[in-house]
Amino acid sequence: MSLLDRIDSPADLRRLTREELRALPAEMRERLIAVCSQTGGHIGAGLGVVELTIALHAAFDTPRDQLVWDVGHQGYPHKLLTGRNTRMETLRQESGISGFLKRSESEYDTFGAGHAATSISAALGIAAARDLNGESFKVAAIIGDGALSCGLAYEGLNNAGHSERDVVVVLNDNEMSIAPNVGAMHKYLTSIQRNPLYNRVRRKLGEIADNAGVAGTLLRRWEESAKAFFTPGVLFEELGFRYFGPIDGHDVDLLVDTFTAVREMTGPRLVHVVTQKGKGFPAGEHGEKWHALPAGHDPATGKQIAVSSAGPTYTKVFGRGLTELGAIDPRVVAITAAMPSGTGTEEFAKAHPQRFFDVGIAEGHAVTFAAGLATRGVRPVVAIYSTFLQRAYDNVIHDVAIQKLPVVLAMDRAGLVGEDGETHMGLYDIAYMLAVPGMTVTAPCDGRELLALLRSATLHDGPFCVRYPRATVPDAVPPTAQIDATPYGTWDVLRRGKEVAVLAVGTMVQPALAAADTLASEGLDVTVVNCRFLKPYDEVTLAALLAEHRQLLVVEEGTVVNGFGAYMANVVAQLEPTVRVVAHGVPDRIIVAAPRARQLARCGLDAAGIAERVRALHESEAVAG
Ligand SMILES: Cc1ncc(C[n+]2csc(CCOP(=O)(O)OP(=O)(O)O)c2C)c(N)n1
Ligand SMILES: CC(=O)[C@@H](O)[C@H](O)COP(=O)(O)O
Ligand SMILES: [Mg+2]
Repeated sequence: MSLLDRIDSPADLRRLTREELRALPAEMRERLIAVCSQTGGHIGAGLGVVELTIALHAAFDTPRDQLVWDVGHQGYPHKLLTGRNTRMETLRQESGISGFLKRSESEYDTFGAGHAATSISAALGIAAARDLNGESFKVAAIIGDGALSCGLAYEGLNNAGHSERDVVVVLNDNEMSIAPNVGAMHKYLTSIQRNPLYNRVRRKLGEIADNAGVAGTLLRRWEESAKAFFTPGVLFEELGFRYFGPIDGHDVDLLVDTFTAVREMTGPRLVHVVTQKGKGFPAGEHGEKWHALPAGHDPATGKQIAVSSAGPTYTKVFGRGLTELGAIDPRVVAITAAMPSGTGTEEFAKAHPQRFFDVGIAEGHAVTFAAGLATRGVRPVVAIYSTFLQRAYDNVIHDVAIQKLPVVLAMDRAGLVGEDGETHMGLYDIAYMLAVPGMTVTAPCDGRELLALLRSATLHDGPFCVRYPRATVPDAVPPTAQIDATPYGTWDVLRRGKEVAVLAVGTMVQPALAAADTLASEGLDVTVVNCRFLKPYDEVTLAALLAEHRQLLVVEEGTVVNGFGAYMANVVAQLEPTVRVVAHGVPDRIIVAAPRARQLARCGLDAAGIAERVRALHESEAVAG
């Protein structure tokens, strides 16, 4: 029986000998690499924290002690040790175990996440509740160096350091975000890693003081002030943390001993652990390459086995189009919040390095930084996933919209996102953007229209957002120079019928047309409109539709609550109250991991679901009429 098979819970792990603990990482890596080659997922981060995870569960009394993992994408080894080893094949699958950590999945998952930098705040909250309740246990937040580029992390550190509460922060420093990490803090951490002198001097001072009797007291005082010069983590010390490190994050003995000692202490302390992202991946330890891999890849090379024949993704089309636009219009700059590959902006970075900004995992800052640029005639395009832009909502309103600044928000992964599940759903941007005064809200129906809207966006004198999905484009896309801007505020009537009019948004245009074909074969003639501008809407086209139809079905890949359907219902109620408007979007519930196509079908957002909804609407009107 393998060591891993003997571990049902961390209590079993704590019964292993040191020798066995040292042998365990190899088994865990082998298992993770095999599982992920089938399921896909965030392999790199987990491979980097195998020893760290073993040591934390060995030294802390989990689940009584609370481990709060940041983001949760590095949580696969934690799953292996906390009773989920036999279910790993279901990772990221529908009804399987999550690709992140979830309170509902395990008592060892103390705080769910998916977005970066929540761990310190959450851990401090847990520690404060413990103290209020008079309980006794330890709390540790495990946060990556990339997540330390988030403002939220500093809010947590600031509060924790001042609180003097018993809380541990483990900084997992692999010098990587998804891409290589950026920023001044990254530079600082790297300088600590590269300067072992810091550590040696401090250790020596401590030893001298310990052996020097009364004189030692003076030496200790001197040590305190010298610390400012010699302590590697002086910044953290000044914030109120006792700093330990940097320590080798792949040395099981050192990690277990350090955490065992640190656990016994009190007050805020920070352990700086240096790890290698992707450690042990057979094709080499290249952090970014193995951040996440698709399902069905070769475990030896990381390459996808069955290569899809589908067209390029919207992301790819956007990246290429933005790069071409950058060549046409020198005012255009691109901004990413730590996701150059995910947003496709890496292509722009190569072509126009002076006009490319990776600001770290700092979505709020990215938007306000863009607003600053826009005050000086620059045309910033901020490319952020819809879900992560939620972090920047105040910046969108306060810094961009109120000042009517021409900032373009390119919202990738808008809609249902598949296997990443509930934390990454881009379902709220239509609702939250429609609520912003002066914001132009758009959604393309294909790749060509994405680039046409991008052109409109950079020509428009005010805030402008464009949302597009985690999907491939339906047709080939010509170069940007051959694509005209979409006329501002217009819709496109794609099919004319007498009965229901379907107002389709973005990704819903193709299935609405397919539904119209099916319905036509049943003798039901519907109109299909591509509502590429959600706000402002096309007043002329809407007036014509209201003159010819008694029922409008608004179809959108976003929450049905306060979405475009609700918006249109309100508009039509003012203009023509006798016309019925029905909103058809994602229902008001949490959508969990599954393939995107299945999520769409479950929500009735495929051709069959749309046809069904049109039939029901038509029949209800026939009964009423
Ligand atoms: C608010 C937010 N923005 C962006 C992301 C996308 N994202 C996921 S992991 C990651 C990098 C995190 O780096 P780090 O914290 O160092 O963890 P590592 O992957 O290196 O272990 C990013 C940018 C996110 N999860 N949350
Ligand atoms: C962990 C995280 O937040 C990202 O890695 C995210 O999972 C990327 O999603 P995509 O796969 O859609 O780029
Ligand atoms: Mg990192």
